[in-house]
Amino acid sequence: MVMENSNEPCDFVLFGALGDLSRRKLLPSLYQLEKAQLLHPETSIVGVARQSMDVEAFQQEVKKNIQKFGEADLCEDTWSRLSARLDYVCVDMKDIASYQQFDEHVNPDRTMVCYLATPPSIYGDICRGLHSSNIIDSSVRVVLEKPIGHDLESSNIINDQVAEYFSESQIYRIDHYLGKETVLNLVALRFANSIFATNWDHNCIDHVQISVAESVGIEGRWGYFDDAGQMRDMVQNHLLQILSLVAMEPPTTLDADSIRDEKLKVLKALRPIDSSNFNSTTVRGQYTAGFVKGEEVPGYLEEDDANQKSQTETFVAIKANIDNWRWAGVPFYLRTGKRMPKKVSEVVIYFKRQPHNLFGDSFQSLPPNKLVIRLQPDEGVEITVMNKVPGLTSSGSMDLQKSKLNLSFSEAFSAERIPDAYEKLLLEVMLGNQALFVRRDEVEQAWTWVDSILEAWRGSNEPPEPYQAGTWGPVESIGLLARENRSWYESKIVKKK
Ligand SMILES: NC(=O)C1=CN([C@@H]2O[C@H](COP(=O)(O)OP(=O)(O)OC[C@H]3O[C@@H](n4cnc5c(N)ncnc54)[C@H](OP(=O)(O)O)[C@@H]3O)[C@@H](O)[C@H]2O)C=CC1
Ligand SMILES: O=C1O[C@H](COP(=O)(O)O)[C@@H](O)[C@H](O)[C@H]1O
Repeated sequence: MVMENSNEPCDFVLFGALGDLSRRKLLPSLYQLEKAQLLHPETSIVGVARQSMDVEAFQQEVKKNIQKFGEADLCEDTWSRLSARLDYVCVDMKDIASYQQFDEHVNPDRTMVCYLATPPSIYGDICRGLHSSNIIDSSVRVVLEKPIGHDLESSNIINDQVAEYFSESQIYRIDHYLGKETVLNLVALRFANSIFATNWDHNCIDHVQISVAESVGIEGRWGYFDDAGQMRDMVQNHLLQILSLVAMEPPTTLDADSIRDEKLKVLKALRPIDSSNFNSTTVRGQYTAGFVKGEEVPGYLEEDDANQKSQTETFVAIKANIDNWRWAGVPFYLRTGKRMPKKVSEVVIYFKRQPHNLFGDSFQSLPPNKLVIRLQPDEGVEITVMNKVPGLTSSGSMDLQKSKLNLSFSEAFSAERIPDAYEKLLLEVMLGNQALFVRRDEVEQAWTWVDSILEAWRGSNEPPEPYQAGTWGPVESIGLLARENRSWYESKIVKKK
């Protein structure tokens, strides 16, 4: 968040440059950075993959993918500047000998950023290969994609492999939710506004809901997803990062370690969920065939390449407790799933009810104020408040009505295009700012908490609860809140005119 380093030229080396993430997200983001003139004029972009092709063919491949996944109508000027930066090296990343070729493609006098958009299982091979060709010095930065490992043990193995060659200050672990403007805004909202800063604890807040609903299924990624499940794919990283930002104490400054220290404390304070309490605190589900946005979609077990016996969860709901002073007695309900009715991510803060109702019959009990932070889409912030309905009544009573104070980012900041999370994160790596990247101890703590739940699920031998695609998950998820007289916030996305 603090830009300490100025933008300097670098060699941005993209390992796995022809993979899904590179094609859909990273290359279109580099294009947007070029368009906004945020890349240093001398920065080069070196694609690395095992397919043999020359630079011209790589340029065509990049162009095609930017048009398909980024901007169909390419700006020719931007493209000609971006394509002039592109270079390509064909490497079998497991073959140490092939790393010698890098000499010709990178400049040892400049910062090198190695973005590993590959399966984490080969991060160690890549680091070893780079080391063997004497490329690594203290100025080299390495970017690791998530999820790192499958559990704490495997994540430690991968982190140890990388740590053999890179110090923690050189490692940038991506959680792309930390690059989303609205997630960043959580910090601004909490610490730049006294009305929230002073009301952000168990005295004023009843409970918190964090929902990340996706309408997509697994998008042809059965091999990866079935091994991971929604818990490893979304909760271990994105949801726990959002929860940490919502719950952390004020950091001393906005520098990387101040923020990460505070997030880590939250993760450490999460009450463990294990075989003794998982039944009352977690729900897992798996989608069956149904309709999403009016279209018929297959069930999880009918997806291409599916293993009919899979018990992998595509939906998770959790009641989490943070055992510290600030959050004593305030549950954090987390919910995320594939094939839900719409894509919507929200944090909803439910404030405590008023202790006494002065206003008689117009409301049996006054509804609580809610702060709804819309992370995506229709990014914005909304507060529900009670207002007097203007006008006279024969009895002289005061009629109340629930109203909303709504700040929509697209209306309030209409000139600004909201950048994709990867644009922000790529820029931050180039600037050498680690604040929006996850430190190793955070990853370990998140795995510790998640592993214990996964172990409890495994031990129970129960299959996930079915839910029809296009619904908000299994009914048990409603029960998780209903038994405490609460209910999930029903998001209403306002259609843009
Ligand atoms: N795709 C997504 O939406 C997301 C992905 N991620 C993470 O990003 C990373 C990449 O994922 P994704 O792009 O989906 O994966 P892909 O399998 O689509 O891409 C991986 C790339 O690495 C290359 N590769 C693998 N092994 C070797 C090797 N030995 N030598 C040379 N190249 C190799 C592949 O080449 P080849 O094509 O020849 O096999 C491919 O280009 C993963 O860590 C994933 O967890 C994180 C969030 C979202
Ligand atoms: O990391 C991942 O995130 C996406 C959801 O990201 P979003 O920015 O579209 O909200 C998810 O679909 C994918 O399975 C997961 O690996």
